[in-house]
Amino acid sequence: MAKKKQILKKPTVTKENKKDKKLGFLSYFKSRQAQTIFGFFLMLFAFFLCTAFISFFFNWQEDQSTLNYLTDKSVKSSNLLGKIGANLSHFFIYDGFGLAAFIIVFQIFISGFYILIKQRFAKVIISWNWSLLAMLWISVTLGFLHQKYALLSGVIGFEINDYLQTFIGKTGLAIILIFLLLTYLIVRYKVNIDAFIEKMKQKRIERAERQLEELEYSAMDEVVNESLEKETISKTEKQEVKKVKSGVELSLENLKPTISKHSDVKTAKEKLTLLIEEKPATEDQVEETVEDMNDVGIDIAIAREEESSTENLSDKILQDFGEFDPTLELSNFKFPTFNLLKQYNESISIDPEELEANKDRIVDTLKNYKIGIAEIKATVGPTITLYEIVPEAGIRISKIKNLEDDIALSLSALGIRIIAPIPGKGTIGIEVPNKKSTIVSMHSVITSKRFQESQMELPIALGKTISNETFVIDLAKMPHLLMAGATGQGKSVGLNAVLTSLLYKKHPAEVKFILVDPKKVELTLFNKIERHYLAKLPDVEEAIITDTTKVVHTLNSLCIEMDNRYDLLKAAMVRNIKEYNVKFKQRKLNPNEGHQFLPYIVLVIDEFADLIMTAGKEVETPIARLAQLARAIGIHLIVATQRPSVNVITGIIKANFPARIAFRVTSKIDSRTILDAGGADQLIGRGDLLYTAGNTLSRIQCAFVDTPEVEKITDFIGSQKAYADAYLLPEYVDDESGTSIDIDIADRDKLFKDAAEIIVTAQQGSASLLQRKLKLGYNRAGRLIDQLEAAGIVGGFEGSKARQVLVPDFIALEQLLENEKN
Ligand SMILES: Nc1ncnc2c1ncn2[C@@H]1O[C@H](COP(=O)(O)OP(=O)(O)OP(=O)(O)O)[C@@H](O)[C@H]1O
Repeated sequence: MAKKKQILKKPTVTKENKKDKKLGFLSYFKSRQAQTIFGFFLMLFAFFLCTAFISFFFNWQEDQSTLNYLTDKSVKSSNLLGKIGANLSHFFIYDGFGLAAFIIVFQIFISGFYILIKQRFAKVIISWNWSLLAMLWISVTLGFLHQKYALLSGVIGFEINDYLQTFIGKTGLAIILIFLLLTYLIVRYKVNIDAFIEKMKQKRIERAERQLEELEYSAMDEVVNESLEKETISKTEKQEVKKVKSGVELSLENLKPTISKHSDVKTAKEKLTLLIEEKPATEDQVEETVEDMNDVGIDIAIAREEESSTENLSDKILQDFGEFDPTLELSNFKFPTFNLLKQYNESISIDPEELEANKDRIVDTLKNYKIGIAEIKATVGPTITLYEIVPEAGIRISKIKNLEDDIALSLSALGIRIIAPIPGKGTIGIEVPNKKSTIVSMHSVITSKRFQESQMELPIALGKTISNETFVIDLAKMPHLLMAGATGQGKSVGLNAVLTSLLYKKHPAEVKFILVDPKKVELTLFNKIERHYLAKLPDVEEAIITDTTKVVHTLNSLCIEMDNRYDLLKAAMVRNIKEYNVKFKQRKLNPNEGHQFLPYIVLVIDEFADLIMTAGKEVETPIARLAQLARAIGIHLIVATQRPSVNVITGIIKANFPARIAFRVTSKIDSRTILDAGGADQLIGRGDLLYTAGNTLSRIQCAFVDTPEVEKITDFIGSQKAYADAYLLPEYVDDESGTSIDIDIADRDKLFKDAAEIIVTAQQGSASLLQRKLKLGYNRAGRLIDQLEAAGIVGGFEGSKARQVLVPDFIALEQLLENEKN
């Protein structure tokens, strides 16, 4: 894991180093020392300006005449900071923003301070932006309020004010100014109207509490007063009754005060409950408890809602800086224009005679085999015409299918394909090539609405269908593409069409290509866009790979990249690259933790057979691994081959490449290998292809893009500003090169010396030579070669080439072996 991380980090380090070197002397200005000096300078300059401004307000009238004599020594200025002070103040206050110009002073001071305390540069910029807005508002408002004192608003405030008043009048301007002020406060200081409402409610509750307390006391007072009053009354009554009837004295005495007391408390209680019940109706978060009326005090418990903060760090960054834009570094990048692509005459010419003749022949041929036709319909495409036949009732479809070759013979046309039945239609299709085929230009498919409006991740405009509709597929969904076709049938043009489609739709930040071209000529044009669109291993000169060893390294490096990306996805808790990038754009992933925007990587191998022949398993294993696992993390493979035989397209590769394109191949077997069905052997070539993504076969005429067109496109892109380097893949350390070095002399094979002599004599370091001469198995010969490498007799592994022999002759070999013994 640690090793992986190191590998992941390496490219960034090299990038930065390179940048630093380029910057050269500029790097001093990045140093802390320079920053400190600059910070102090700004703060003192602010002080200078402040003094000049204040002085200007007292002397501006006198100094006005001296402004034009800046260099004249004889003219003196009354400003405390001389003529420079007077001129600067005149510029900022009189010609500029008036009183609001003091904000500039404050801003310069703050900027200096921010630089001193190492605040982020973005923060400085943001505060300048806000201040400029505030300055404009203040100067316009001062201009509005004090039109006579133009000095307060400056020329800018005065003029804007004057201009706006003629349009919207005084009242309109006043409303606008108030609105702008409110907007500024709400956005800048995040004035929250909810908090304000909350405060108001709080105040109301407190007031109610106070009222309640007062009421309680007054109620109690009433009770006490009334009872006292009544007690006095009862006393007098008692005395009166005493005077009249001494017998009932006691009972009267006991009853009266009790009754009066009881009823009084009840009224007081009623009053209280009424108030308390009213409150929750207006304030539902407030919970109140009323204590027993026997206790004098009342306790009101208020449960307030907890304050919550919905703003987390990522939301804040998002608010301050907006969504992350991966295209920002090349924000001026222009996509290739349509006029770089050639236009052809693409109107399909329908020859009614040809159609009629073909129809007649089909009907006659089928009649010969006793197949009756109920209906026949023709659809004319760019290269072929599809005749849809509805056979008469009772005819078995397999019968027609079996007669495919006979029908083709009778129609005497190359490239007849019979589709029996057409999936989902219940008719039988016979595809017959047109005598005159129409070229489908890249221009027509790229400009088509279907392609332009497609929302696919990696859209590819492959060509046109039989019904002349543009055929657009998504590479991201495939997720890998296998392409086969005999030589000269349009494979390279097909690959170029795929690459061109992506160049027209995807920004350099969104997709990177790894191009493997063992033929060395087909993809060289793409070298020009290396720093825009290509990915490569660090420390490799050419991004386009032509050498087998480098292919092996690149594939293994891509596997490391895949593992790294999976780690990133895991850390981000997302399932695929799309979700990851969305999360990254929303600034929910911290770049300091290794997260970065992940571009799609498309690996294109132009001649796969060649690679498999020379490197075999070394290529097959990483390809199979990538094909199995890479879909979720945005690595897609396009593998093209001339020889679609089973030893090239092995079972494991086939199983992981569900999308296949077959150009014309030479045999039915090849067609079966690539498509799991016949048909590719009956195509007519020149870009005529069959595409399958696992279920149905579609016949497409591939879009034609010529080398000069590709050149123009790559020139167009290549001439624009590019990244500092190609997209760097993680470094791959070849395990094999290290193992043999440690082989002990004592553990050497008995035939070591013989082998060394053979190799030195032949000056050719190959295991097969040893196999032949010493009659050894491959494994033992391989071990011997490793031991020879450890002894310094042959050089390192060089892919398909024989190893270099480092010892020139027998004498040197004897010497070397002697030295070893000592
Ligand atoms: N889509 C197309 N429309 C019209 N003509 C085409 C188309 N594709 C290919 N051709 C013609 O076929 C020729 C050979 O095409 P291409 O170079 O792509 O073949 P290839 O299969 O890559 O051959 P090789 O494997 O030898 O490189 C082109 O020069 C062109 O004239």
